Amino acid sequence: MPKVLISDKMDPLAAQIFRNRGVEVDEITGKTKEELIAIIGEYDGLAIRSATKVTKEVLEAATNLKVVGRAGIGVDNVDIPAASAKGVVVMNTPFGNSITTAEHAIALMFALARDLPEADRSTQAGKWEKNRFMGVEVTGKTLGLIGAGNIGSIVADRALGLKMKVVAYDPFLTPERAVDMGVEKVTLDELLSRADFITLHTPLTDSTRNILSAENIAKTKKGVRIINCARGGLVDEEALKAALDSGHVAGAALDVFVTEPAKESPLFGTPGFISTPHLGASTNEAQVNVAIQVAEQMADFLISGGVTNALNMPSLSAEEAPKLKPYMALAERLGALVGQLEGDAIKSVAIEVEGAAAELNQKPITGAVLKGLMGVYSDTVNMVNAPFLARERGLDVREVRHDREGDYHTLIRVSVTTANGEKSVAGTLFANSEPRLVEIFGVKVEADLAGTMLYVVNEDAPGFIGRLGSKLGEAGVNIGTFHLGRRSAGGEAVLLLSLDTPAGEPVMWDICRLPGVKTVKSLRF
Ligand SMILES: NC(=O)C1=CN([C@@H]2O[C@H](COP(=O)(O)OP(=O)(O)OC[C@H]3O[C@@H](n4cnc5c(N)ncnc54)[C@H](O)[C@@H]3O)[C@@H](O)[C@H]2O)C=CC1
Ligand SMILES: O=C(O)C(=O)COP(=O)(O)O
Repeated sequence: MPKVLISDKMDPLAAQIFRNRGVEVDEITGKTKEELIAIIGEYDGLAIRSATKVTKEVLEAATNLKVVGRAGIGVDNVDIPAASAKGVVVMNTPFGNSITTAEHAIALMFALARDLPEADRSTQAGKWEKNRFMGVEVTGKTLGLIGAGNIGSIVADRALGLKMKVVAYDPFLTPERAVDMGVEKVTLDELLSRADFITLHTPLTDSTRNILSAENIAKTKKGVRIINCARGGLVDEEALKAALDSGHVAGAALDVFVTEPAKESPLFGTPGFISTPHLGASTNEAQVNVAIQVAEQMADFLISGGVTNALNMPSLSAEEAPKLKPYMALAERLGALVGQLEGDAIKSVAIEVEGAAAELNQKPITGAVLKGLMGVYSDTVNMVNAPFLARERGLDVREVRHDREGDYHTLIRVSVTTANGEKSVAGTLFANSEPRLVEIFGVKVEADLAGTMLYVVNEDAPGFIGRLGSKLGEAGVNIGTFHLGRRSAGGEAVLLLSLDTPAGEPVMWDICRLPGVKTVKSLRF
């Protein structure tokens, strides 16, 4: 039975779903890094929110871990490259809390417009300072949206409903999508100079870190109000403090901080500053959504291999998975074949699909080829770390999908380039389910790639097959299947034999010494 650790506070539905799906679950929240490292080895899955930091060290100790599920959106608390290298899938729930977070940004915008927290404090202190609090209307004002993805677009929709004008800076926002959203796509500088309110909705990456730097804050309109419900680190906190103190920025509301929990900050107590403790996703509705989603996704993966919302491997829906299974088996064997034959010489790989295979999701097929290929170097390769390992080796990977009708109802071709040029192997499925090699390095050979095999290239001449069979027979090695192909009569012939037991070194040497032999290689599938 797979075992999952829920290490951050989550709606009880998550644990209930795991149990209902036959997954054992422990809920242990608030652990230190050291405490987490001490127990993580027991678990196949780790369900988190933003508090648990899934660092390289934690992953190194996670010897059984297969999946990290983030009940939420941002995964900057997970070392994804380290997880990928270890073959651990990282999933999130990309939509479950977006409405809630957008609503929090709008709530903070109103709180800034009318200085609500301070007005509340003053009133409850019995001061009744009616003349002290003079706010601004949002109607007719310009909202500058930095990041126009899921949350940003909901914020835009709500802001348009409030009769605001919305300008958006997002390098990945298409002009068509901007029109659909009813926003004006602008450059960052234009946004900074035009916005009365600025709200941030990007992930924290190298391109967004400090996007509101001192320099950029200086380019904003005097009296601007800034809201950050995305991630600490998008706004330079020191620079924001200075701009609030100087009065250039009229107000700022941060839900997120560079260091969390933010127990202290130079911003605390600054007039015009409002803060909430990373509450963006904290509503009953959002927490139910993300808890259900993360538990269902993780249980699917641990029980049936279904992959949804993974950040480091292609998705594979429950409907697609059985359809793709035989294609992935074929792809993995072709990858393993070419990897064993060409190994270190490979510089790039092209994976071509045609016929029925071209109608499927190609990413899992590519992942399976790379798994087979990289399996030559490591016993712990899986679909998650194979692309990562391929990249580490500097392999260039290309995918090609052909519309054409070929000789086979379905075909996967794996071509590799080496210093000696391009070589390829191709395979099909018999009866829609049985992987079969149909071509190896330009020679047509039909073979089932399974178990222990022997690959021999020799000069096509009478008597060779007999001599090879005798050598194996003398060594007590039984031939299971025998597949032969040749480039041309009297030219080069290719033999692929499945063996009941591996041929030992002495017999391999004997075969190498047979007249006309060019290549001999033992293969394992
Ligand atoms: N405060 C909270 O509790 C919550 C915070 N979040 C944060 O909100 C962020 C956004 O979430 P979603 O909208 O769902 O993500 P998303 O992926 O749908 O949208 C992010 C947008 O940022 C844009 N972007 C990327 N780099 C950019 C750059 N350099 N400049 C401008 N735009 C850039 C992307 O093109 C994309 O459109 C998350 O990454 C997460 O960190 C999410 C949920 C709750
Ligand atoms: O989903 C996100 O990205 C969030 O920031 C929400 O964080 P939380 O789950 O509330 O710790």
